[in-house]
Amino acid sequence: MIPGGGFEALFARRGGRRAAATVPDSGLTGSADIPEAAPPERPKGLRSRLARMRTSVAGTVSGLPKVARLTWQASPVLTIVITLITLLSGLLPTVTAYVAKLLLDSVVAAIQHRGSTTDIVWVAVLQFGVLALTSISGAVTTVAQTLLQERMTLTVRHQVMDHASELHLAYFEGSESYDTLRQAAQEAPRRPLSMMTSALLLLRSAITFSSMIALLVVVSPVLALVALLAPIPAFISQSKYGARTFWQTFVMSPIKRRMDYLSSLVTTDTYAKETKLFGLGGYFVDRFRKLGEVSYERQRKLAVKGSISSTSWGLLSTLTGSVMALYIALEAVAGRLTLGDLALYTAAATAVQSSVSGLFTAFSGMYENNLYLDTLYKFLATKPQIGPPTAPRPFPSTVEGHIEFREVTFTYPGADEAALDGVSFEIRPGETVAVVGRNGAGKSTLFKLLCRLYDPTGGQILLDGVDIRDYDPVELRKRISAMFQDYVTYQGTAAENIGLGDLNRLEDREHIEESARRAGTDERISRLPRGYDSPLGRWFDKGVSLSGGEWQKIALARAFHREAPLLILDEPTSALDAQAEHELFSRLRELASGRTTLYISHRFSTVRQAERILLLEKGKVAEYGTHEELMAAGAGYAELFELQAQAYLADR
Ligand SMILES: Nc1ncnc2c1ncn2[C@@H]1O[C@H](COP(=O)(O)OP(=O)(O)OP(=O)(O)O)[C@@H](O)[C@H]1O
Repeated sequence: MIPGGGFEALFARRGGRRAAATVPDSGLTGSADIPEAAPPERPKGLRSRLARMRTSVAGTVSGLPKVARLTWQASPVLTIVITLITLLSGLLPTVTAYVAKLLLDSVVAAIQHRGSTTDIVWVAVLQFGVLALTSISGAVTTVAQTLLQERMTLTVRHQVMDHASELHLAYFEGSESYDTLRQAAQEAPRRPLSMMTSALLLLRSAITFSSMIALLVVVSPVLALVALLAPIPAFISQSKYGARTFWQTFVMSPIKRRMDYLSSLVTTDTYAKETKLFGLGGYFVDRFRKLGEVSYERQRKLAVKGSISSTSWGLLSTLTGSVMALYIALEAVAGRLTLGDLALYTAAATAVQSSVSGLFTAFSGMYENNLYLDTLYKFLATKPQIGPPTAPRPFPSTVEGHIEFREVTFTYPGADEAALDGVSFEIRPGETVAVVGRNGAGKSTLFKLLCRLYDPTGGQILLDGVDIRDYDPVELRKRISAMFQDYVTYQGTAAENIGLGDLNRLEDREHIEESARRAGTDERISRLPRGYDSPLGRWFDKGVSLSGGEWQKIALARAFHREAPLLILDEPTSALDAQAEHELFSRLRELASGRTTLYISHRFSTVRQAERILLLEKGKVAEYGTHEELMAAGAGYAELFELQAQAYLADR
């Protein structure tokens, strides 16, 4: 039993610990020394212990109905089978012990000529039946659990993926939700069954325990009392160290995460180049070793202390048991108890002790699983913040592409400063606008708001005169072709990488090839071993590794594959060579024809080709106009333009 104050309290404690200096401030340079983990001091009186136990039992048990529902959803048949088998296997140890007593009594009766050998045969047959049932129920439980595990993992993973695909972007970008999401995706799928297994173990142990005690009461109430009291010392010690181990797992988890991170820095291909170049391998390995040693030392101390304590208390239980066995043996000699009773007590003492231990293991298992499940339910209960309005406005058959930002202000959740501050500008249908500005000026944020990945904290964004929040965001996004700075490199074929830009045309090879031509990557793809059907990326056998620029062209082709009235490109040529960039921008007029196009670029040679240029400075619109207008104004844009031009011309 965990003598704690419920899992919220544990989380609160954990949070408190993390803030303290128990964890190195930095995973890469901080101290690797972790102060001893010990649960906070709490009143030790019986009443407060009981109160704490009640809270933790209530917290743990409250998680059960949800898990039962989940198990039922995964497979009603398997749920019924596993519950019935558990009930049966809870009773079997008691029946086995009773049959052993019957057998012994019938043997003694036959020796003393009070019974017949036929009775012995019948009891032996009965014993065979019980033992056979025990092994069959064990086998059925194993199969049912394996199948249920598969089904439940699928059910939970499906729910997590389904929910994650609906959630707003801010959820993925927040550091707090990151942990929840990671746990929900990685840990939670196997937790419901663990919880259910623990609950069933609890039920089975409780049945064995109470039926054994009931049986002993019938034979001898004193025996029942002794069997009940004997395991208590071992139980107390187990609960004390069980709680400590559990507590330590939580305190150590940030350290374990750091160790995982250090290990990944050395073993992951993406980091390998830099780790080798800077000669960091030895340093990371050494830090990993130091953290590992501290972590091991803590675990070792706890394991040894826990083992010494539980063994000593356990010996006390064994001693009590042995004294009682002696007493019973003497009672049997005196003829007040039968030999069968003696056998029954011996079996009962073992069964009661192991069922008490089973109760403990089951409860602490449930307690721990409940913490993880709590995270899962918290994740599943998160409501998407960006969704369709109650009555979404239908899109007209043609979207003109008139965009207007009206006093748009936006601050990222948890940020102090606004990323966009009172931004107002207008883009005429079909116009091409380049967005420029220093790093962090708010350019990408502007695009994210236009795609409704975030909603403005103030002001309005209008598309053809309608606030984009009046539309269903899914429908809005169908009208936007976009490529972000951190585009995805899908581990799929070249055709799939492009086709994913428009699911309706996933297999439209003609259009895919046309999009590749527009992005200037068709020639490269045709040179691949299997052309458009060549797998890209290293996850595949015989997958082709592309260069950064080649990947960017594929991502561009994906954006072009969607024939949408709005085209948004965030630094579309950052990885392209000068010629490829020039070719793309000379085609952009044609590509952008009939669409409203916005692109971000830091290269002014490409920026000047836009019809109008929007200069952002610290989240505000600093300048907006044609290249000629902004150059004539001689302000921020002109300065940046001159700066770049001079850099190119300086050495001529
Ligand atoms: N997910 C986020 N959460 C919190 N703040 C963010 C987030 N993304 C960006 N910011 C902050 O918002 C500001 C604007 O970022 P944004 O990415 O829009 O700049 P940018 O103009 O596109 O810069 P760059 O040219 O470097 O790509 C920056 O100060 C950045 O730190």
